[in-house]
Amino acid sequence: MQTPTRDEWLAKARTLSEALPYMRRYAGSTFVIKYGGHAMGDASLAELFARDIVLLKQVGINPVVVHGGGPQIGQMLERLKIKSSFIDGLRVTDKETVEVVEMVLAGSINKQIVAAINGAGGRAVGLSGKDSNLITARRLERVQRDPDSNIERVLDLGFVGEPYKVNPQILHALAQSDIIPVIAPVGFDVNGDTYNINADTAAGAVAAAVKAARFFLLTDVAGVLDKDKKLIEKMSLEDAHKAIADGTASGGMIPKIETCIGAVEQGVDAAVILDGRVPHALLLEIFTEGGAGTLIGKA
Ligand SMILES: Nc1ncnc2c1ncn2[C@@H]1O[C@H](COP(=O)(O)OP(=O)(O)O)[C@@H](O)[C@H]1O
Ligand SMILES: CC(=O)N[C@@H](CCC(=O)OP(=O)(O)O)C(=O)O
Repeated sequence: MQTPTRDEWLAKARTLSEALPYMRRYAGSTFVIKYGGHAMGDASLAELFARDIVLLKQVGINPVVVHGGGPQIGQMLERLKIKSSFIDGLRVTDKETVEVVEMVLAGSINKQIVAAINGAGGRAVGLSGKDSNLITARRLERVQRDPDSNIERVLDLGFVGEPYKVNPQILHALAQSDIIPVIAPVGFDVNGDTYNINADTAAGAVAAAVKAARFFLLTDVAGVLDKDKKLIEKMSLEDAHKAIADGTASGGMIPKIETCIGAVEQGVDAAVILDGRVPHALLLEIFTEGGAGTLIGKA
């Protein structure tokens, strides 16, 4: 490695020094971080993400990671020759599929993230919504209106769930320790059925239940972009509703923004959509003045 120049040293020192007020402000707070399947694709980025999470815990913040794994579920289903389809961005999930979903999310992916955090010097523990009754789910009802006849019909997505009750007791207990929870978005109901929950939705429900100071959604774009593809740095709840209504946000960004709105309405201080492909995106957002993604908050 080349010896840094004096200016480079000073720039590093300035960045560290700039972080101090943020460290003080957030010490003791809980941050919920949704780590998406696309964002975890690259091994070196996954390592940096794990280091960032360990750093947060080290400076007194309580990170709670909720992960996805859509692309990885897709690959496993393909290997097993099980066909899969989506309605409104949600995977239609029959009995056979939900078994694979649980295996991939609560099994391999969850343990990969736990191992990466532990490898970076942290102490992570993997949970699914089933552990400690964390996420009770119910079957998600999706209603679609036929534009021609205007008739509504209920779509059957199978074992796709929506969080019905989140019991944050285990998260509060872990916040008092040096352990970092890593949660797979799998829920259960009183009949013992297992549900596949969209990871953004699960993370939003967890963020609301713990009244997180910040809720981060790591995705594969810089944040919410305006019609000229420029990053919108800050949005009020009203702006966020407008971005959906006027078509600025489309596709996968709609449920993301809706999740952020819901989380803020339920007591999360602010939600941030940011680019998980940028190394240390989380640290930049949390500890620097400019931030990195789109912040959605009340004001
Ligand atoms: N206004 C917008 N700003 C940014 N991304 C948008 C916007 N409207 C639609 N999108 C799309 O939303 C996608 C993010 O949603 P999604 O693919 O579901 O993310 P993830 O897989 O991380 O959950 C972006 O890659 C982009 O294609
Ligand atoms: C119901 C539903 O669609 N569940 C998702 C759960 C994983 C997920 O949401 O992962 P990402 O965040 O990586 O997209 C799925 O089966 O793909």
